Amino acid sequence: MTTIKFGLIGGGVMGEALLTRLIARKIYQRSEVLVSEPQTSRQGFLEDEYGVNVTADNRLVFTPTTEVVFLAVKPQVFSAIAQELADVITTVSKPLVISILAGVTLNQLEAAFPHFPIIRAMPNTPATVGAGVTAICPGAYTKANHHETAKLLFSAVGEVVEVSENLMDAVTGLSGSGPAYVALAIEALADGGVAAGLPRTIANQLALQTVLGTAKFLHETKIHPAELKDRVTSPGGTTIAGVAQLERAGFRSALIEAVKAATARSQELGK
Ligand SMILES: NC(=O)C1=CN([C@@H]2O[C@H](COP(=O)(O)OP(=O)(O)OC[C@H]3O[C@@H](n4cnc5c(N)ncnc54)[C@H](OP(=O)(O)O)[C@@H]3O)[C@@H](O)[C@H]2O)C=CC1
Ligand SMILES: O=C(O)[C@@H]1CCC=N1
Repeated sequence: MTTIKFGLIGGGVMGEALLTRLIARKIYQRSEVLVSEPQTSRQGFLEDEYGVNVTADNRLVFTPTTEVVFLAVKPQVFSAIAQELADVITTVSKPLVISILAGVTLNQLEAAFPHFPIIRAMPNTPATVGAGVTAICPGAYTKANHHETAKLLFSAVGEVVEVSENLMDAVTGLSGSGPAYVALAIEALADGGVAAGLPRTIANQLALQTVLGTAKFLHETKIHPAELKDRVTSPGGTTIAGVAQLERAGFRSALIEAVKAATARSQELGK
């Protein structure tokens, strides 16, 4: 008889990102994981790739031995799932529920899982390669051991910060959605290189390594981004010509507005 300790509801992009690292880090054995996922092809993939148990019945993740139930479905299906689980959760001991659903509030989670320890979290896709950043905030019934468990799990996929719940939508707008903004920037930088005559493969490599290297440099030296910009811009040189064009095009404003728009959308998803 298999002992399930970790239940994952929703084996999509983010569910898989976490799963892969938890198994690689041996935080859970493959046999201790049960993934609930509606698509049979996806179930088959997760079973073959990670050797985990799979089901299409969300209720089955609540076993007497389950320590953590991780919710990684789209926010739009949350209320349907809450209804589906309403009966089963009254009959089991209360595992820690961790939700990464954009916008879904602790109030909504605690209404669906009454008196359960709950952590609302917002990771991001670099979690797949262990370079993510996750913000967490605890619900009303969460004790120190639950908090430690959430930190352990998310530390397996990158850095962890703690914020109060009123900041979770802003986190979603910045770091949750941010990998898409950076990917767009990398693609556009490479396109600029191609427009200036570089072969595509070289342009892609230069763009990617420039962003990676700049982030690493800032991360390691802790210098302010403005200081780095000043170091690159030689008087009367090339960089200030490029920076001036970015300012004319509203580059900074575009990023600020992107974070604000994504934050607002996260707020809407919780309504
Ligand atoms: N992608 C990201 O960068 C981030 C996403 N998030 C949050 O993570 C959550 C998941 O996002 P993401 O991984 O991108 O989405 P995905 O669509 O990749 O994953 C969701 C998975 O849940 C499955 N699913 C759908 N309905 C049900 C159901 N009723 N019961 C169980 N599983 C179901 C989906 O199957 P099917 O495809 O068949 O519908 C899919 O495999 C979202 O709430 C999002 O807000 C948080 C941080 C970052
Ligand atoms: O786009 C979304 O809604 C999810 C939440 C953060 C990143 N992706």
